[in-house]
Amino acid sequence: MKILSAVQTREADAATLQYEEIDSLELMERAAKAFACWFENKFTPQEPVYIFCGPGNNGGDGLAVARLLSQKQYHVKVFVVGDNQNPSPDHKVNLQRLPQTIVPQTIRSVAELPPLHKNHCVIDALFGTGLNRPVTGLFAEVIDCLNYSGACITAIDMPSGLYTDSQTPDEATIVTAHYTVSFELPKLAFFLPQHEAFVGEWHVVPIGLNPAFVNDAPSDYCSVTIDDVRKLIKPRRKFSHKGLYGHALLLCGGYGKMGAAVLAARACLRSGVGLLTMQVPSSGYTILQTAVPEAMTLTDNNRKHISELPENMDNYSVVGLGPGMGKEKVTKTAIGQLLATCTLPMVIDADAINIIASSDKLKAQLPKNRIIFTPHPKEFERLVGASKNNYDRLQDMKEFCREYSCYICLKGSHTAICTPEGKVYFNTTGNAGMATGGTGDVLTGVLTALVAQGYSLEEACLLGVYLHGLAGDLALQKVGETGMIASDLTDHLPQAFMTLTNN
Ligand SMILES: NC(=O)C1=CN([C@@H]2O[C@H](COP(=O)(O)OP(=O)(O)OC[C@H]3O[C@@H](n4cnc5c(N)ncnc54)[C@H](O)[C@@H]3O)[C@@H](O)[C@H]2O)[C@@H](O)CC1
Ligand SMILES: Nc1ncnc2c1ncn2[C@@H]1O[C@H](COP(=O)(O)OP(=O)(O)O)[C@@H](O)[C@H]1O
Ligand SMILES: [K+]
Repeated sequence: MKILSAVQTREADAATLQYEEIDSLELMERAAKAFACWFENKFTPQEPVYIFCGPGNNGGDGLAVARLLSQKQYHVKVFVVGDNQNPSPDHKVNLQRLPQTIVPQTIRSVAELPPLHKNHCVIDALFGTGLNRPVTGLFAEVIDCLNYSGACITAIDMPSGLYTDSQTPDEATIVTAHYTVSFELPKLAFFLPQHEAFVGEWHVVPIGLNPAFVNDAPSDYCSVTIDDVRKLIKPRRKFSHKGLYGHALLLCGGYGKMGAAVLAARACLRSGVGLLTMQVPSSGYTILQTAVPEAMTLTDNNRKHISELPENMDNYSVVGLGPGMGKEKVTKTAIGQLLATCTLPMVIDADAINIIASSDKLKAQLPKNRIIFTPHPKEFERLVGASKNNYDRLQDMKEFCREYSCYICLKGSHTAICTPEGKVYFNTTGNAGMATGGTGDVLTGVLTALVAQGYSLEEACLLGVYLHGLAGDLALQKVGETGMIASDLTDHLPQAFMTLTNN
């Protein structure tokens, strides 16, 4: 699903009006209906609903929602904040359309606010995508009161005060919504970790924006939906054999961290790879052979650390490396040799990232169009450098991927996948139960298996990250968040694949 900027959203509105030959009021009515429909499914008409409206079309939406909800027996109170001398035309019309039972109250100072407490249901319709400066003054005071009240806040389109697609200035006041119901497409701000407290749980409701316009609108940002990844799945052929599904090589594990190799290996096998060979330090031999009998195990001459590459690298279709590897000098030398000589695609994680990040010489050796990096934010910072904020981090990621012609999966709540062309896809599966040691090792195994099976690097990133999060979501239903461990993800990978293939 494409992510458009605030400016593009306005253009999409205009294109829709023109194409469908409707006026803006009708589009606002659609938006209000879509919101009200979501709201009715979420909240019953028992508690009064307090709707706070701003001067623009977001406020107009709030007024139209007030009318629609009152028709559904909700007890609605409307507050128009500010002097409202310059309301948008559609705001004005919807103010006039309020039924007589709703008398809007103008709020010119916080002293005029109604008492609010935590059982109240608040709809935030102060500002949406039209916000063009930080919220200060009366609006900021009102927002502070709403936030402080503890009432359950649902924001229309955007939590008021939050910029849609750029860094919100520090001095701004922002609504801390429990829910944000956005129109047609998610906003870039929803995917960034620092906005969790403002956006809350977000949902997107369709309002029928012109699909051709949305399709053609240039944007570097997308969110990944189940339909996007479903169509990537390659069915297995009846007369197939293991030789058709690739031979993966995993260079993982170190003394005291052999578990990382086990986690990556099991996940790789559960993701459909034809054959798997592990190269581990010799002290890991028995561990691997016992814990993962399906994998072949080669031992490094070094007892504790990976220090060399296996012979006949041509036997393999992909190399996955990093989990549990450590940062020993011998390992760095082996990675240097790998980058200099190996012609295979590579999935590079954990300490392998740290090793490469620490050496300009290794960075200069990175082969083009053959690497997926899977850093968490700290590893990302080591590899790419520190960024001023999370918007700049997206730009820095795009530049790095362009410069090195590589893919990055920047791991997090919404893992961001960046391509060498500078396109960024945000994943939509996964949960906080996955914030536990070893889940990244599982991802390395999944991605390595998919590349082995002939998925392009881009397909592997999109599909693998989605499946990994989906396995986490399926595990959540069985074990909950707190008790989840990395192996639970691997246990649920088969079900995750089945969810995508419907069998
Ligand atoms: N395609 C869509 O997404 C649609 C969006 N609609 C709604 O329209 C909204 C956008 O409406 P508008 O463009 O009128 O913008 P907003 O209603 O978000 O705000 C614009 C108004 O607020 C003022 N303003 C901006 N920043 C301010 C600040 N910091 N302090 C005080 N005043 C400030 C502006 O001068 C203007 O009067 C969307 O968020 C959505 O709710 C729907 O009505 C129709 C379809
Ligand atoms: N709050 C969260 N919501 C969704 N996914 C998460 C969350 N926290 C972590 N994850 C996922 O879990 C994995 C953690 O990887 P990583 O930090 O490398 O862990 P480790 O190195 O211990 O294996 C990543 O794929 C990340 O996207
Ligand atoms: K809002």
